[in-house]
Amino acid sequence: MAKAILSVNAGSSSVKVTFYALENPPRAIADAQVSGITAPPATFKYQRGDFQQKEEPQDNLSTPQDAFKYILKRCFSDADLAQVASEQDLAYICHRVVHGGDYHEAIEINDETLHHLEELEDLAPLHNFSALEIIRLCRKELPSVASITFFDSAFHQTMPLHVKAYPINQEIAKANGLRKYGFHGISYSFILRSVAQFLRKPVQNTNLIVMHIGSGASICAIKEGKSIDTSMGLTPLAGLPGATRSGDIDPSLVFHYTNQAGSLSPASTKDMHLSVAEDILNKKSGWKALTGTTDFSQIAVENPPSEAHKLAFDIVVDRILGYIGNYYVKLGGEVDALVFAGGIGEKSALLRKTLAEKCQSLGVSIDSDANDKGAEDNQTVKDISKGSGKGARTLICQTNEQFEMAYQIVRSRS
Ligand SMILES: Nc1ncnc2c1ncn2[C@@H]1O[C@H](COP(=O)(O)OP(=O)(O)O)[C@@H](O)[C@H]1O
Ligand SMILES: CC(=O)OP(=O)(O)O
Ligand SMILES: [Mg+2]
Repeated sequence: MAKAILSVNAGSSSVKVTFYALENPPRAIADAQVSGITAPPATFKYQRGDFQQKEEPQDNLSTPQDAFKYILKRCFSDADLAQVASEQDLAYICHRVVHGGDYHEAIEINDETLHHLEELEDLAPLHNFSALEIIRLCRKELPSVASITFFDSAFHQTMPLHVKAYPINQEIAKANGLRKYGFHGISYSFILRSVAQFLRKPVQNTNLIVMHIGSGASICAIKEGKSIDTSMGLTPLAGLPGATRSGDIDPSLVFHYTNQAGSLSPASTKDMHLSVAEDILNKKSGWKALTGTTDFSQIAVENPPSEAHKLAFDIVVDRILGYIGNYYVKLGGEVDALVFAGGIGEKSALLRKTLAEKCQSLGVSIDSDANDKGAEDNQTVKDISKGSGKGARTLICQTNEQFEMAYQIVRSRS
């Protein structure tokens, strides 16, 4: 009997997978990722128990499909990964799909659902393309394994209509699906459950402001266990700046940036229709455009190497702060915890310290030793608040989107 789940998190520049033994809760048995697909050379990282490997593959891995095929080849041929040696050992493949349109829950891929997802691709050309390429590949190469897709947008279905709706012509909005969807929901779902457990509160009584700050960054207001607002919108471009994304700008800026804005970008393909404006705001903006680096650890430093680095840091802090204030008010000041997650939220003590200092008026105060140390490798939630007084706790939560998908599968079977 097949015993493993393969969880796939495909991004525009990386493909990350984890294999889990089909147990309750799922147990990770191996992790593999290819990063740098769009900025060669690509790197391959592999971890199985204590064994770790990192190398630059000889193969030319320039698409998510190439990367995924390479990962499978490497994992299936690892003699010490006996649980997953072939297709027969896999029970399910979970795929993170960023934009799920009106889908409210995970779905199994068949001809009809795949077709529907392909129609959504136009709404999210940058974000769904890699995942769909891998789903198509799995159907071809691993046809006996069920592919289940999990949507980043599904968590935010609970946002009220006046939060979801944009103030534009509603007939056009409805016909074209133009509304706020919100993303990073697989991560928010993991964080909500983990933090509620940590606080010993039922999920449905838990109120949080959660920041998922990575190379894509968003923030979410959770009231009584439900998303009531989030910073990303129709696409993941809205809201906070990211490594290469502008985040919110005046929409008119597009028309003044270049007169080519509306035409097809050279990066556009037969399957991925991308305009010059989308390409610039998604891939040529953010802190990369300000400083030249996508690596936020070079920006979040006590003595920034240039004025541009300082500006990038200050902009990120300012935009996050704006949402914290907004969501604190929307939650009526009833906030159980302010939660830092995502690669940057989990690792940058300076970002946490700076934000906490600016949130003192909300009663936020952090312990500098606990903050500097950060979370241990196997510590899902760490409290970095000062004292044990009343008011919002400040927590770090090491989020895990691959685990969340495998967990949902196991839970739905039990
Ligand atoms: N110590 C650190 N301080 C600040 N940023 C960091 C640190 N370590 C990693 N990062 C940043 O985390 C980001 C990646 O976060 P992650 O959530 O993995 O992103 P994504 O899933 O969107 O690719 C990168 O911008 C990286 O530079
Ligand atoms: C939705 C999104 O921006 O995802 P990521 O942070 O993985 O790029
Ligand atoms: Mg991510």
